[in-house]
Amino acid sequence: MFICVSTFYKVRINLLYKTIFFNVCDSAQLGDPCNIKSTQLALEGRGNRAPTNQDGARKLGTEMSQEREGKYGRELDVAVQAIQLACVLSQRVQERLLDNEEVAGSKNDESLVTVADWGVQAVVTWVLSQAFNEEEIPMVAEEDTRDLRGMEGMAMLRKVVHAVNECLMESSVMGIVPPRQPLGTIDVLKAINRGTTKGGPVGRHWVLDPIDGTLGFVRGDQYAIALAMVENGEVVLGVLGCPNLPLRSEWLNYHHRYYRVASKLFPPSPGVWHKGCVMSAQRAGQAWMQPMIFDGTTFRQSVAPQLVSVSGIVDPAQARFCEPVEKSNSSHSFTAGLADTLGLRKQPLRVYSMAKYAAVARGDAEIFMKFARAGYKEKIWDHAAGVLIVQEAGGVVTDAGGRPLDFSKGRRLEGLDRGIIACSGKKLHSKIIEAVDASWNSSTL
Ligand SMILES: Nc1ncnc2c1ncn2[C@@H]1O[C@H](COP(=O)(O)O)[C@@H](OP(=O)(O)O)[C@H]1O
Ligand SMILES: [Mg+2]
Repeated sequence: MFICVSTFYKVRINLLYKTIFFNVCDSAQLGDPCNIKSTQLALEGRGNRAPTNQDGARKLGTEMSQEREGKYGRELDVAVQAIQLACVLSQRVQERLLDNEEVAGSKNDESLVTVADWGVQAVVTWVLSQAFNEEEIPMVAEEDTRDLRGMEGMAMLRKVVHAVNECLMESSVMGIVPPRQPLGTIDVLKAINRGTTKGGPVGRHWVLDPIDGTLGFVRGDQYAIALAMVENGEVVLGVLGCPNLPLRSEWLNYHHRYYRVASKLFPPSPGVWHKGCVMSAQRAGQAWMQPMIFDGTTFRQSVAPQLVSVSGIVDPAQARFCEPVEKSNSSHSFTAGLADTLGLRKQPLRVYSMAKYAAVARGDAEIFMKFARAGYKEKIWDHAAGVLIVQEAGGVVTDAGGRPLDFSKGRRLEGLDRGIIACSGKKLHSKIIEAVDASWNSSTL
């Protein structure tokens, strides 16, 4: 009893300390919290207003879409717009879930699902179809409409259609022309169903995880919206929307709930970019980061994306590794053994979703490792965008045998050797591969 009470107070005091710390940091110059090359971080005096007219709103999107060059520049622009818009939907749904105005459902396979999983898939597919004038955008995506059928699915479907239309009506803020009239139920179902493409080694297709880390999403923690384009089996473009990713990496140690409490108690100065980003990259290009246009309550003006790069740390004692929160998704005991062998002294950062790839790409952590149980087949939408962003930020991503991940085999990452290792540099990476080889046979995996 005494232990429980004292632990409770310790947590409270810790939280209070963090809260004060957060407030002090935020009211100060933001500096360079995450290895961003350009330093235009604070957005004070730059909007923070709800758009009042469509012309003004369109201008925001136009500025945003003038940034990219390169072979996939146009596709990247559209993909970033689609993700910015999808993040409006997801942030609203997450707030409703946390305020108990909405509840998560479960799919036939008993995995969690929310209005946002289907809603984001519909919104992103709709935006891509409009931009590229293609009725049938080839899309490999996580969701389908099976669980929206029949009487059981009807209530959820109604909510999805509502969320999609609510979101699309605001699309002009992102420079996207909204639909002339609200989408009907059939339009929404069709948009979601486009995600059933098989993928494979030939031609172009998009790859989407509408809400990656659904468990984190439902718990009010980290999640990501991940969109990639695969051309002839290679990922050539990737965009990751991470609405809750704090700009200060030390906050990744805590559940986002604390961050929400802290920022409610001591709201950061208006317009200051303190959390949420969209990261993007194209092959043979660079990796970029920009703030969310919608920060959960207000829209702000878009700013030019900034280059990001991986950390330069090579000493394992200084390096930080991240891994899934759920030990059922990746063996914590195996990575703890590896950390010991490698001399990684820092506590692992346990983060939901592909936000872990974002953390490595922008230098918050040096390593991301995932070792799923034997027999689990990784899906391409859980990795495509994140892998490219880490690579273009200067990092290395392979399976545990040191081979590149193969996105050419359809919806799953076939032939994956043991696990996935994303790393800021080759030296750390090869040390990890050696350590995996040395300890694999004695592991229970
Ligand atoms: N048993 C398992 N082993 C490994 N990964 C799993 C898993 N079950 C689900 N996943 C994947 O892990 C993702 C979450 O990653 P993380 O654990 O890093 O937050 C899930 O994405 P979704 O939430 O999109 O379904 C899902 O694809
Ligand atoms: Mg996922």
